[in-house]
Amino acid sequence: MPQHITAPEGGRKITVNADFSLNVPDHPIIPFIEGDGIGVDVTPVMLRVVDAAVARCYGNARKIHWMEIYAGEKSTRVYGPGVWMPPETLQAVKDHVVSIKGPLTTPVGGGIRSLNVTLRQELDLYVCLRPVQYFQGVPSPVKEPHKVDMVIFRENSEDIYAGIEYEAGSDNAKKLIQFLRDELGAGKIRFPESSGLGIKPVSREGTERLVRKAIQYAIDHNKPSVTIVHKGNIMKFTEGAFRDWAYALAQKEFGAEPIDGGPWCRLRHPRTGKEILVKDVIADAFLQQIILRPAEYSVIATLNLNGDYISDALAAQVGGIGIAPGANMSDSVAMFEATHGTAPKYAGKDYVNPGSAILSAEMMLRHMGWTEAADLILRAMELAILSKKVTYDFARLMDGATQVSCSGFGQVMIDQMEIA
Ligand SMILES: NC(=O)C1=CN([C@@H]2O[C@H](COP(=O)(O)OP(=O)(O)OC[C@H]3O[C@@H](n4cnc5c(N)ncnc54)[C@H](OP(=O)(O)O)[C@@H]3O)[C@@H](O)[C@H]2O)C=CC1
Ligand SMILES: O=C(O)CCC(=O)C(=O)O
Ligand SMILES: [Mg+2]
Repeated sequence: MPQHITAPEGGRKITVNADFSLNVPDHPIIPFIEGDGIGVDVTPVMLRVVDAAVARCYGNARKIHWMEIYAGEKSTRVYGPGVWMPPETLQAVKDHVVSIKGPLTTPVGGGIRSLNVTLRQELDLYVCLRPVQYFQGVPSPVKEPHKVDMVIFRENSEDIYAGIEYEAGSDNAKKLIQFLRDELGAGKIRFPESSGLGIKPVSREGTERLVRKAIQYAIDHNKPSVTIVHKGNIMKFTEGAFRDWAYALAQKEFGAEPIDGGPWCRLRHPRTGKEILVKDVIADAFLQQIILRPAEYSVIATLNLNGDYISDALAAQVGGIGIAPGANMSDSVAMFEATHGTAPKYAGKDYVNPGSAILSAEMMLRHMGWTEAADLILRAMELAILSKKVTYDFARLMDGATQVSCSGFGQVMIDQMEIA
């Protein structure tokens, strides 16, 4: 029996076929988590914009039945102190296949571990998919932001996010340091008495399933290249192995052939015969090259921490994390969420850009096959930005802009749907 989740009347669950395709009823139930901080601002605006787009495209024939589920601070208010992630929330995300969430707070240092990471790990949402595209008219710190057109595939289940960490001075840290020194000959821990330790698991299976999705995406969307981003010169057996396993998979499963003896390789698009280049770049060099020569990069496959950094850095080039959407996906379950966090200083002020949450919902609609509604949202976003009625983040950099609130921007988008 659900404790605090109420299934909306008249809605039906989305289901998954054996080949992982979706059966989407015309009246699907979609769970949403409002989110902490600015979640209270952006999530209601996102719901309103999506409802307006769906109504405009399909009339009464289709409607999303939203079902609120809880995590984070709101969960502790609804379920009681200490209940940050109720089991029925995880179950609902799994059972309903497609869902969307607002940002959740993670304290720095002590306190609870990331609830965002918990959701990804508990549901094995191993792909973090973050497309980065430029909307005409958006203020950008770079000269040619329209050249940024990348899709990040961030490994979402491993790496330093596995949460295997030991606090400096704790018994476990002491034990592990002793083991590393005595059993494994690790003599280079500079200050053993005061070191905290973190462990970074990176597996072949985890790498292969992520890279497989990235290459398949390049094929399905006719992209020219897949770039593996890693720090394998320093972390040889985690990030270096990620690179090697990625190239091996491209050759083994997609027939890629080494260029001039490798490691770069090329595969042929199975239908068009066009070349798709598979290459790699060390992460620090990559961060400067995406600013200097963004047109050289298309699909990016990378590890969890690199992907986190790259997401925000690339978002900045096309206007910031106010319009940076994303999804966390397994083969069957997909949970959509903005790239940004809870931006606590703006919480509850109806101030921030709801664009990331709305564009995450656009990705969700496209994933469901509701392409018309997704297209309408994109068009309304473009028109809203061109009308220069924008939230503070764009207004502060845009000549002649009228600053509107978070809900005000949602309304501008809905108004633009009339003429889109
Ligand atoms: N998936 C998730 O749920 C995520 C959660 N978090 C969590 O969020 C909390 C806060 O993290 P923090 O590092 O401050 O990062 P945030 O992404 O929350 O905010 C950083 C800055 O980004 C800008 N920003 C963020 N959202 C928007 C928006 N919608 N519109 C316009 N500008 C925006 C603001 O810039 P400015 O000050 O210039 O106006 C803000 O101060 C932490 O607890 C963190 O763990 C972080 C990332 C993802
Ligand atoms: O879990 C968090 O609090 C931060 C996550 C994050 O920054 C991200 O997923 O981009
Ligand atoms: Mg991040």
